[in-house]
Amino acid sequence: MTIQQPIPASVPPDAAPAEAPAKLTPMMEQYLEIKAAHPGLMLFYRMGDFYELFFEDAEVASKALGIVLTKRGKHLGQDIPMCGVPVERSEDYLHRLIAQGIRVAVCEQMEDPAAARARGNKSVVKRGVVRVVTPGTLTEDNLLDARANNYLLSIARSRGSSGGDRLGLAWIDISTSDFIVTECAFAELTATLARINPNEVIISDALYSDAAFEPVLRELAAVTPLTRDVFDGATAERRLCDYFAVATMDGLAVLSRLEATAAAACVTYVERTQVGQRPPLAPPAREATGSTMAIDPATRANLELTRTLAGERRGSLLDAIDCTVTSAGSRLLAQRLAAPLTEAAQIGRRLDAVATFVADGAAREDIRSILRGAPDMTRAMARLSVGRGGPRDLAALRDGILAADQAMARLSALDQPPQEVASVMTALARPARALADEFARALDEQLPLIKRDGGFVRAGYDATLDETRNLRDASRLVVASMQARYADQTGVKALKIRHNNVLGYFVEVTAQHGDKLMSAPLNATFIHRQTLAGQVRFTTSELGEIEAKIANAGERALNLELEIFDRLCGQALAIGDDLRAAAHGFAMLDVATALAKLAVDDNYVRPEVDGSLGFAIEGGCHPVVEQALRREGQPFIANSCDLSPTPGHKSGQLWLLTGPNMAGKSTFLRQNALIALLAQIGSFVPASRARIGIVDRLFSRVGAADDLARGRSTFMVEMVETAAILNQAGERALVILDEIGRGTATFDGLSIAWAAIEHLHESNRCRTLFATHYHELTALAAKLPRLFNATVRVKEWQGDVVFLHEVLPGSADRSYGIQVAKLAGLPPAVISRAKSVLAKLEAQDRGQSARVLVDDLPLFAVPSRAAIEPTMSKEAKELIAAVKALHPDEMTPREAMDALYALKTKLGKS
Ligand SMILES: Nc1ncnc2c1ncn2[C@@H]1O[C@H](COP(=O)(O)OP(=O)(O)OP(=O)(O)O)[C@@H](O)[C@H]1O
Repeated sequence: MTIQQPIPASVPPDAAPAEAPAKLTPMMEQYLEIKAAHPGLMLFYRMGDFYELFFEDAEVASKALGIVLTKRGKHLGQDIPMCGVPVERSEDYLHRLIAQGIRVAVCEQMEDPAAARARGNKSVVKRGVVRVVTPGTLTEDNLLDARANNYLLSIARSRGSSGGDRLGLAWIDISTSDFIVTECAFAELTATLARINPNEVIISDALYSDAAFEPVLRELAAVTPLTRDVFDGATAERRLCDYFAVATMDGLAVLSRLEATAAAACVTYVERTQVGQRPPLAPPAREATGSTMAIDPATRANLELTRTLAGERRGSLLDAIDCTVTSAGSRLLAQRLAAPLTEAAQIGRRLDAVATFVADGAAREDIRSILRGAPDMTRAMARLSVGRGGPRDLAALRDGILAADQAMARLSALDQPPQEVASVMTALARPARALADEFARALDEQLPLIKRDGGFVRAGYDATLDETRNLRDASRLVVASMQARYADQTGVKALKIRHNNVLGYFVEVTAQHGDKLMSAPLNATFIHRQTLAGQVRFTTSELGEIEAKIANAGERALNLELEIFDRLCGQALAIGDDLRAAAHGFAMLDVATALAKLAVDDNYVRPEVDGSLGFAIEGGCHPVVEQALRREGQPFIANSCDLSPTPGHKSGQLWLLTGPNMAGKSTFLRQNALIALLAQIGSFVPASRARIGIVDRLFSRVGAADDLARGRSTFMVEMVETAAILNQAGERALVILDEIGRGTATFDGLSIAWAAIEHLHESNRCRTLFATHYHELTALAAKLPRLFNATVRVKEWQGDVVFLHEVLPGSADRSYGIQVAKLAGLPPAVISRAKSVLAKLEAQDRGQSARVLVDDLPLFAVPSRAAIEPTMSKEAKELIAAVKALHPDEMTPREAMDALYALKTKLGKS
């Protein structure tokens, strides 16, 4: 976690430096004043073509960026450390600083240096912070990952009267305008944050220092505590109204007070970091709770949904299924994967769209090639709206609208577009075509990145601009002809007319010809200005006049172009909602066609998703492992799995999977979880048939890793995750558990696994896959009617083991651990010693004792949930309610004492 310093609401009155201003240069005085007004931020202080950094900022930046640390002047008798970054490469440097959790205030020159000079020698150029760059408030392409959303998230809390706090969450992506709010309980916070995966979280100072939040915040990339006013519920509605320029939020969104508080914190922070700019945001939309599959952070990590356990995108599920051709499509696919749906009809609509493009290969490929040429309109719009856009962003909108036209034409040829495709067509039709025509007329073929470079408006678009440009270019020709004339006149062939910022236009000759021009008669025309080592420089009055004309014409042309840019930008922003809707339409189309391509290439099938508790996968494959094996020319062995309720039972089954090491147990467990997940994001699945009753929560406990940073051993991590499953999984959950209990002594592990199976079967009653090396557990099938034993088949051949990766009914009797160890290259002496130890241990026959245990232990020792609730007297319940109603943080010591006595008295009575 990166901890950020609070940004104060305003400059504190005592922020000015304590030193006597007399000792400071005017520039340093200005620097320190601006720096003091932005505590906790690194200050990029613009000086000409560089951003300069001073004092500690310079020291930190030079280390973080590997740039040279120098000195500039003195402050209180000490050298001032300094370093600088060139403005044109500043985005690279910002990127690296942000990645290291450093937030930067960018301070620009707010006037032309000439204007400052005109005020007098000692005047400093006016400067001001125009923006604070933080991880959650980026818009620049270079700073953003094109394939991922960049969310800023705020958390607001309201204290529940009975101790159950509620949390309001709001998250925005200013590079795409998304704005979403929700409420959750504290217990759900970690899972919700894992799903949204924000790049920066803002919270109040109070929550930041609340011990209960500490473990949650520690997991986050960047946390910025802010002053209390940002989270003030009383002013939230007003701040939102101000942002959206409306009198009331009622017409835009219906928010609870808590959601509004969180949403207002987001917009306030955006205004502060963008220094008054208001990037357009969609009105806050409430995320429907319960409409997405709950997946806790451990499960997300274990199943390697968007990143592998090693933190790479490569090798993750997202990487394996992402065939999108646009960045916006890739972002949408990642969003969908993070939040699979739980409503069969909605899933069906997505599947219909995919099915359309599975069936119609020509339409799929045509659409994909149109999309390949479609630019990222959403992010172009976001940059334009905060004044950070360039000519290429305008071109992106032009090309986007043209691509929308092509896509519309192709989609209209579809026989019967399903509902999702029809809604894409409506979105693509929204932006006015006139805008694209206007932009096509206005913009040149080759466009500069930055508008101030000019030269992006097409010749013939604006008569005044053409005229000014002609004047500028003609003047340049005049200079060339003057050079020829002067060369003739002086007889110096090598005479050149050059330009620099100090002298403007000047005549330059080599030193040997210098005297000639300085003597009569030439000195009447050529006025000596400068003698360098090898050259002598002159001006002429004629050059001075031309200089003024050229400079004026060039500047006028640029200003005209900038005016045109602003006008075009205004036109685009006026239809911003339509452009954003079309951009979203593209993303939806990209995802549908990409999933169709995946289905066709990898032979996926449309899953049947319904409201039952069924789960029947025929010929299922692991989407990632299958692709990896295919690359190596190896086949993946498809396997079936049926957890559907058997006749006479309401709940789904629990499969107990045994089998040797390396047989493919973990792969089988994960593939079934991933198939359910893919089905519920509306994708086809790697199977020959799949029927899935909606899964509302997915749990996995697979693999094991120490979490030493949190002071948890491997076994502790395993138990914490198992506890979460046993406490939370309901009938509609899908649970996969891999080798529970292996991290401790054999009998402890076996006993925990035993009890966990009984609990899952009797209390949770959820569909479960449970892999284990404790073969003794298979005996439980005799007593637990919905427990089914399955095993992964291997063949023994000449004392070695051959893996067949086939899952079949039955149980394994051996783990072949020693054979696998031999394959891994353990020394032969160790292998043979292990074999003899194993033979001795097997003679003691642990399995036999387990069977005896099944017979001896009372069946269904798991108490039902109702039985766990202790039966309490009325007085005890009252006492508990009284304690719950106390808020020790808000009490004075005296009030706390009084409350304690009151409780004692109550206790005495009961
Ligand atoms: N169905 C399959 N078809 C082909 N290869 C497979 C299949 N399942 C697994 N494999 C291969 O076998 C290897 C081991 O699989 P996996 O890790 O799932 O085994 P395991 O039984 O969980 O082993 P252990 O008990 O040692 O953890 C995988 O890396 C994969 O390459």
